[in-house]
Amino acid sequence: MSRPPRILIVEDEFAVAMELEDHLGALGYTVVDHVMTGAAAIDRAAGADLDLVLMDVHLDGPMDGVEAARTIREDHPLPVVFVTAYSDDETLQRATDTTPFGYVVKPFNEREIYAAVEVALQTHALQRRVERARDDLRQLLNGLRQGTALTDGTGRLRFLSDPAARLLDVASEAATGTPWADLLPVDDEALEALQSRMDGTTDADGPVTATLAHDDGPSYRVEIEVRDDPRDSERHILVFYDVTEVHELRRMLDDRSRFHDLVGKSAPMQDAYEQIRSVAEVKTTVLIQGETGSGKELAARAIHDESPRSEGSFVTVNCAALNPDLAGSRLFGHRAGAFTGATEDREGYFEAADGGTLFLDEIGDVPLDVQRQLLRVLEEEAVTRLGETEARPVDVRIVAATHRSLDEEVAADRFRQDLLYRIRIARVALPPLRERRSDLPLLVRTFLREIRARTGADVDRVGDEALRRLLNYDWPGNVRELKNALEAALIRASGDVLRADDLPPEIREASASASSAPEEAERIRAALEQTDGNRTEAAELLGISRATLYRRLDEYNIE
Ligand SMILES: Nc1ncnc2c1ncn2[C@@H]1O[C@H](COP(=O)(O)OP(=O)(O)OP(=O)(O)O)[C@@H](O)[C@H]1O
Repeated sequence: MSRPPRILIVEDEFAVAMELEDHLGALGYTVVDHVMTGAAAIDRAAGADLDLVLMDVHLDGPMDGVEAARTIREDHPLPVVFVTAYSDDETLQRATDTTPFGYVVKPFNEREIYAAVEVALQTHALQRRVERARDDLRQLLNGLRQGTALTDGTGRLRFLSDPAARLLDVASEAATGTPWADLLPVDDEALEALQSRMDGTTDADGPVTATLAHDDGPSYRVEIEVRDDPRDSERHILVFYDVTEVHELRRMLDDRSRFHDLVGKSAPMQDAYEQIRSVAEVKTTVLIQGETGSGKELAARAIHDESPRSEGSFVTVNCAALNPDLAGSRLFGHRAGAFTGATEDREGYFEAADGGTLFLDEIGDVPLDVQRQLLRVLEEEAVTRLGETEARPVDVRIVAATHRSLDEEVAADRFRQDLLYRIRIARVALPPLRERRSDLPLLVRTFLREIRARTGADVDRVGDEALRRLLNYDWPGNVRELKNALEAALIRASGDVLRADDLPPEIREASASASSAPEEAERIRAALEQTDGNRTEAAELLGISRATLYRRLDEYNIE
């Protein structure tokens, strides 16, 4: 059997306290103590294992019973029953404001005391059960990955789970009572879609996809589901699914957005991928042309990796860094004693790449006499080490690259025409970054993720103004320059967002030069990429009106 309920009596008249104690004892309750002042009652409530307080409304001393009950209730979930003879209206009102569990009016009889104490104990037990259930529910909702918000019939928030508060970047408590639409930093389209689901003015009932864009914090990609509260269709439950990561991965996995290690989904890059695919199949020598930093080495690797010889080795030679006197020996190898310093036999890069691919970077910088030997090796598919007479057959696929115009080099007698024809059988042209600015948001996201993983930096996105500057700049050093600029900017940045002020000065100060139509079209594509196709946000990012954006989309035939 459970123990009898334990009661504290707070009564400054000793005789009344005794009378109460007798009644309570006769009814089977345990009177734990009897105190005479509010202060003593507060003390006692803190220490004892109590189930109920019977409190005289009028107590002698600085604190009356109403005040003492209010203080006790603030700190302890204890039911308080007031004992009163006569109370003026004001005292009665104050007592009622403390939401007491009952009154016993003097002079009392046992049945009344019994009824008041039992009702208070049962009500309290019931309240505790409800609170516990609500607590369990809250815990459950807080433990879920998705966020939950509950609105009342007027569209104000009644509840916000912790995950929802994190996504909305607000404190749950502070958000309660706020109209739901004021809390969601989403665009008008998303707001309208949510509102129409709540009003039932649309047949659509799938989740609304939106970006929660916070000025000073990370943005989240979310799917928001609107459900009617089953108890009252005027109230709604909003369920937030954070799909930021999935969204990013989907974007990354978009098979058109990268090719091997090359990143970019613009039309010029799609052309380049196609060229790489078609030359990879055959053993033909390929010349990759592109400005410095435009990804020529990555393209050479992609050709190798796509080719049937991908299992073989990929050897890179930076011809510009070859010592002119040693270039022949490095490329073709030498025999011990072939020249001063050649102390032992050594294979050259051609032999090292046997069965694989030899990437001759900056081929325009190969000295003329070595060019002659190179041509012979390419024609005969065999190398003769310096100091030897016997040629060794090699099965090497040559990929060459240059940022120079080899035609100009030929005209200036610095490059052999026959070698040019030999290496230019197939070509891959890599576009400069300024001609494919639509790839900037994707490249920026990719590099930020890489840098963050490597350095643990906090920055996870680029602010609008910073992106505008990146889109304005001409990028003479192409993707390499972009990568370096972001590295440098991240050192300066603080917080999650990279700002225009963090960028190197030449980029920060770049203004949109009078640009050609294709360049402008690329900037618009970049803005749409960044905003996931949201035209209102894209126009804002570009600093133009929506109407102008629509006109340009039409003009440039952008979907
Ligand atoms: N399309 C791209 N996607 C991802 N990274 C790129 C891309 N293009 C270039 N990079 C990066 O930029 C840097 C320079 O690339 P790479 O060395 O391939 O350029 P390059 O054209 O060979 O330069 P150079 O002419 O100066 O030798 C590298 O860090 C590379 O990873």
